Amino acid sequence: MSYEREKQVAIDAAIAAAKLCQEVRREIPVAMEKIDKSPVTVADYGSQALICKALNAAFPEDAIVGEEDATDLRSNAEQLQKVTHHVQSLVPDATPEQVADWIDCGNGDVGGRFWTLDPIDGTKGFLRQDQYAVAIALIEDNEVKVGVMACPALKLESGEEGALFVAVRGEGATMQAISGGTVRSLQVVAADDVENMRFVESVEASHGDQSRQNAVAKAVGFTAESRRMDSQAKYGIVASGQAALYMRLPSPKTPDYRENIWDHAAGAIVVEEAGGRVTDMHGNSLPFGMGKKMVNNQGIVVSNGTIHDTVLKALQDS
Ligand SMILES: Nc1ncnc2c1ncn2[C@@H]1O[C@H](COP(=O)(O)OS(=O)(=O)O)[C@@H](OP(=O)(O)O)[C@H]1O
Ligand SMILES: [Mg+2]
Ligand SMILES: [Mg+2]
Ligand SMILES: [Mg+2]
Repeated sequence: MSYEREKQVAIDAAIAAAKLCQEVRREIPVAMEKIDKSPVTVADYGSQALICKALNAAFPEDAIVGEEDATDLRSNAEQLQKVTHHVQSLVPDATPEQVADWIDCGNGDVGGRFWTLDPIDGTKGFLRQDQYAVAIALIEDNEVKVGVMACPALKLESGEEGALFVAVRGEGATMQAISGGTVRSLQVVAADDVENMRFVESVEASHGDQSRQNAVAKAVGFTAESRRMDSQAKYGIVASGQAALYMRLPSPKTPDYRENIWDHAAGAIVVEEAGGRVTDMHGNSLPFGMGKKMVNNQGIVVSNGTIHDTVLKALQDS
């Protein structure tokens, strides 16, 4: 089946959301705290509102599973007003009530055909003025079919800032500037490309196990220092051949943490369609349609494919 319309709606939504996020970031955003103590900003809420509104209008039958919900916002009129103000830059007649309702369109359930979205992946990076991503994915029959990822702060080869990654199952992966222009098809690092045999990992030490990640990379034969980067932009770096590996191993401080589908779905299809491979740390494929959290999987290994089994073996031995 063709996903042309799904792809275009997701691209337009991601670009609109990226604009809102950049606008908020120019004003030095402040973080609010969620129940789990993680940060959320008016941009996370505004981005989710815009994306849910667009997906729901185009595909009213599809459920949407988003990271945020509007419960806290509904009891904080001042914050809701701020979010609405930013949404109005793109939807001039939006009301606070509508904005909260759009955000809550993302409270859908997984199963069958549904969308998952992370309005800002790497909120800590967003707050630090580093990398972040707006990530949207369509899932059907447990598999990601379409993935769109806007990385507003990622530099392209041309020096321009703002990259858009797009993948459709069976049709390959592409990258272009968010502002438009040439669409380049993506290919992971070739087996003999020694220069790009480096790996990427998270900035936040608490989101992984950096000492084990570095030990495994060394065992596999990587000699270069890792590149540390926030958000699913790391998948874009692997898909575009700027690194051969992204490792995310469970942090010893949070061994019970399980990954959310919206933190990986869009990035995973972009890498797979660029010729790479994505599994958990035991080599199992990621079940994107079973639940919001992938409860039976731990650790994420993303590679150019050729080195994948070697990495899994080194991990087992580590
Ligand atoms: N303990 C732990 N282990 C693993 N992952 C965690 C953990 N805590 C949070 N998160 C999730 O990490 C998401 C951001 O991942 P990043 O790779 O961007 O991390 S980092 O910002 O570079 O540190 C971040 O996504 P956002 O909340 O969308 O930013 C979280 O879902
Ligand atoms: Mg978050
Ligand atoms: Mg995230
Ligand atoms: Mg997020």
